[in-house]
Amino acid sequence: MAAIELEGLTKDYGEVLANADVTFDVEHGEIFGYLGPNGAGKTTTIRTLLGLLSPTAGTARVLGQEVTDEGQLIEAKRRLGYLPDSPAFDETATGREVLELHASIKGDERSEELLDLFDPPLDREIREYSRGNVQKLGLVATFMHDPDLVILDEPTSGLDPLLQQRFNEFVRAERDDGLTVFFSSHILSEVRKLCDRVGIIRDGRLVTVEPVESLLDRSGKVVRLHATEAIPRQALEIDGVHGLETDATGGPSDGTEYVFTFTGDVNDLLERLREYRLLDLSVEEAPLEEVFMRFYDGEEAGGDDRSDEADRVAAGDTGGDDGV
Ligand SMILES: Nc1ncnc2c1ncn2[C@@H]1O[C@H](COP(=O)(O)OP(=O)(O)OP(=O)(O)O)[C@@H](O)[C@H]1O
Repeated sequence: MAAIELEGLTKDYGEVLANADVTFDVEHGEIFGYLGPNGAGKTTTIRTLLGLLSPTAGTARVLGQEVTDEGQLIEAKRRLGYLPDSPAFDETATGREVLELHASIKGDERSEELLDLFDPPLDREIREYSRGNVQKLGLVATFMHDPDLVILDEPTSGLDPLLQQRFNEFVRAERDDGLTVFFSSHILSEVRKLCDRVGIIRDGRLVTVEPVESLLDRSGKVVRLHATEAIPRQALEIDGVHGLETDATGGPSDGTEYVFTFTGDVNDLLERLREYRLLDLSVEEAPLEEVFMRFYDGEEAGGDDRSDEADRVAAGDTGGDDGV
């Protein structure tokens, strides 16, 4: 039994199909990132997992409990921590009073160590709290009853870099002790540092679920070529060339620079380029942003063939926007 099990989850708002047949599992003891552009359907899934929305079709189980069954949902929530995107605490209460209320509902096994770590100003009223302080208090409230699973919506927004790092270290250590973490994020460096696997959702549909490492492998390499002469377009008509940009860097002696993402066999590329005089050639790991943008734009999901664009750009129509 996985910690979270979604099967055919569908939420139809009438005009918008916010979740369409979403199926995936989050395993015990993993950190799972749920990513997608604005309006993709992330919050809809999260609110369904918390029993705040009823699915139109499909099922959602949290820690083995059906979220549409009230008794089972209560059972699941005892072992669950949830940090919403903007925690809504009573504005007139102090931080200490907020935590006392949470303790009376869920229990308190860990607030002391969490307060040492995140240190929100407990004696101030929430209305005086900054965004970052609300987030710090929210983290203490989320973890204080020592949950088995946490669902976090943009957990580090508002935290300064030091606290973000402290949060990352804390979450990784908890994962190593068996905690399951499901979080949504737009911060790709955080996703890269923290997640074991990611699920990417677009227009309500899940487009991939896979380990971060395999996403990075597929993201290919960024190739920069600097040639003394223009390279004919046929030479760069190779499987795996994406988003080719050319830049004539000045007079004839300055040559032309070519930049593209390459997901093919580097040996094939080098073979093609053997007959051209290159001033410079560099091959670097592609930034994670690039592969996410391909999913967000639908290229990966639709299996778009980029060779048309390679033709167009290599023919001299650089257009300015590579769309990748
Ligand atoms: N109560 C509602 N009634 C109608 N449409 C809704 C409702 N709630 C959400 N939607 C629509 O469902 C889609 C998915 O919204 P959702 O909030 O789940 O996306 P999201 O991925 O969390 O976005 P963001 O990153 O911007 O928070 C959007 O098109 C949104 O406008």
